[in-house]
Amino acid sequence: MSLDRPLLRIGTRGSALALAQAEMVRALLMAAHPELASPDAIALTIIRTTGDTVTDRTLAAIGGKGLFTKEIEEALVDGRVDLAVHSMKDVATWLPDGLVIDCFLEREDPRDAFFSEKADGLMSLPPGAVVGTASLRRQAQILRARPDLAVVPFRGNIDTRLAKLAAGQVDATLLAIAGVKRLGLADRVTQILPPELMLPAVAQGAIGIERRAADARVAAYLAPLNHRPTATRVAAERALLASLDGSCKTPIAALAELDGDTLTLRSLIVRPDGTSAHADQRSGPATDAVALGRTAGETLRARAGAGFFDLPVPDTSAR
Ligand SMILES: NCc1[nH]cc(CCC(=O)O)c1CC(=O)O
Repeated sequence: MSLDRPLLRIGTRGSALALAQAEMVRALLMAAHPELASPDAIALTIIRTTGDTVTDRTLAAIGGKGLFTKEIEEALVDGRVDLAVHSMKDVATWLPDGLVIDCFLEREDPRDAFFSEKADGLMSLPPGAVVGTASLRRQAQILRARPDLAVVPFRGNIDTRLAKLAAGQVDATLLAIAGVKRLGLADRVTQILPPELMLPAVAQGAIGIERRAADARVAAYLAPLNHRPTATRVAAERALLASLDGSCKTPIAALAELDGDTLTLRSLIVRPDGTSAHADQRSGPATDAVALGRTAGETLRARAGAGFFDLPVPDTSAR
């Protein structure tokens, strides 16, 4: 049977990683719902975002958060697509009115990975080596551990960055292991960085599905896909982000982990040059995920003091 038009339209960026993630969601929806199992029931609509278009400037120079999601969210609000698949790391702190994300796929490994042909790990790079990254969070933590290294701007999709590394433009780079795995490139990883050395970005490795809040039909399709432990961990980390956002232009890192019903949240704010940092770790019941994140944010803010946040910071949008 062939359908006149698709039952669901998924909005996605056109990068290899975004398409792989959208295909994952399509496959899960087809498996969960017999009426979606025909090949033309779910359409992918590729949407170009500002973050994809502008590659020659830092993300902050273009104008802040949500650069990889804005145009897709506009398509959702306008009804041109029914759901949007996002790397939660790229989703702005506050969603536009009328949209929600309440469906999360099981989280991939949230850690960052180190890539280099010059050393077998970040700590063994030769003095003065050049590390490419556009992420202030990574820059700050690299310089905290290795103040002798040089960090230079480095943009592009995962494959572009690995090609630039292979061509010798930099001595090393860092990428989220989740994206690398989803592209089948895990064998290229030199070292997985432990969270003690490199705390990940908020929600790194988690995929969230955004929809119109009032769309009960789409909500029903998505309900069986939600992975609750991931939702809990992302809720804690994003509550921390919400509690610090606005005041905090410095890089933020966080990782929530579940042990049974106990949620432990590690969080960190660091000056971009790595010279000062404030860390927090706290645990509580998983049911209090949002409160845990908010309290962690308030604690970090109080510990850092006003001066910490007043410093001008070039770029926080690449997490
Ligand atoms: N900022 C781009 C981005 N958004 C999500 C991922 C990785 C996949 C994920 O976190 O789920 C990446 C690439 C990277 O930081 O290496």
